[in-house]
Amino acid sequence: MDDRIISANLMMDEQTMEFSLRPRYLAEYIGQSQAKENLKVYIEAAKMRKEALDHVLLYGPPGLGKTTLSNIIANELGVNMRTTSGPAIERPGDLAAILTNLQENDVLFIDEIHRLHRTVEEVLYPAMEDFALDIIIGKGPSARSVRLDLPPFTLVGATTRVGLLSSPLRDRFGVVSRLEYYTVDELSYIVSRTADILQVQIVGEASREIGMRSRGTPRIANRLLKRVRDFAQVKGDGIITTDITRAALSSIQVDPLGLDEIDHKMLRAIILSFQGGPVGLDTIAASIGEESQTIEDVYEPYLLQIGFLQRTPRGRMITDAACKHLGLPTPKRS
Ligand SMILES: Nc1ncnc2c1ncn2[C@@H]1O[C@H](COP(=O)(O)OP(=O)(O)OP(=O)(O)O)[C@@H](O)[C@H]1O
Repeated sequence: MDDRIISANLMMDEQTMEFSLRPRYLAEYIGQSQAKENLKVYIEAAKMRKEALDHVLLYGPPGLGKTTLSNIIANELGVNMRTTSGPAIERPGDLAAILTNLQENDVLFIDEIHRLHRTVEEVLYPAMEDFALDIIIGKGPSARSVRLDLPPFTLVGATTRVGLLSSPLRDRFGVVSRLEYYTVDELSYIVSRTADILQVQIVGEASREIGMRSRGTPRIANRLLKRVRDFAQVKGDGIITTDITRAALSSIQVDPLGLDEIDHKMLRAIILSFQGGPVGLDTIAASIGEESQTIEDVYEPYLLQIGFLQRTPRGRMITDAACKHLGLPTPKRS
């Protein structure tokens, strides 16, 4: 058989599986109770008025369920969702093509909305505010602007860096929701739910162990569960027990708090090479060979959340708790 066909099929399977793991309605969406309760009211009200829901901005660290929530919003409203991302829309014309193809009250999901080009962003302002598209026809002195009406729609923007959004764009969202890290209970529940969908048996304590090591993030919880399932299948009888879970997670270097090799490298570098800080993010990144942006978006938020790092005007500083966790003495500060 053709290799390409096999890999295309495998990709389909992964995608279909990812799709089926996603909760489809608010009632199935675990956690984020504040955001969820408010959205429920806004969705209900929009449906009663038969209007498009106001534009929604979702922000927070990666993997917390922004795409999932946007899908749910469209489902609950009973409309279609079109998906794109900030960097994928290169020219104003690309956005115009997407907007003119929307149907009444549809949801347009723009991931990484902080990465929209400025010229594209300007097309979005009248589209969001007046459901209109201003098109320039011609060039030079004879150029003129023509206004096209668009169907009413809901823009759902997602970002990990809300601070990078320009204020005219941010101000045009009627609903702004910050997604929070999940609790261990919520993550354990997500793990059990996913295990059910994947038809694999898992003991309660093992779900909790995975929940504890998932850095507050459902995407990580689902990923760890799939890896542990591999170990259970090959090294055990397919049932995910606590022992198999602990052994598997230690084999893939995920420690009891969910920190991985890169977290460890980063914390050790701050302690051992920079006397505990303060040290700038770029310096840390260079010393461990990672990109500053990855550290800032993916690693640092969780380390700040669990109190292992502090952000000061002069740079990042290690805390006693982090040194204790790594079994290293706290550096003496001069
Ligand atoms: N509240 C939740 N309940 C159950 N499963 C969830 C929940 N939130 C997210 N998930 C699961 O976690 C995975 C990641 O979610 P999703 O892709 O929506 O994250 P995201 O925040 O949009 O990430 P990114 O912004 O990086 O795209 C999905 O597979 C989804 O099934």
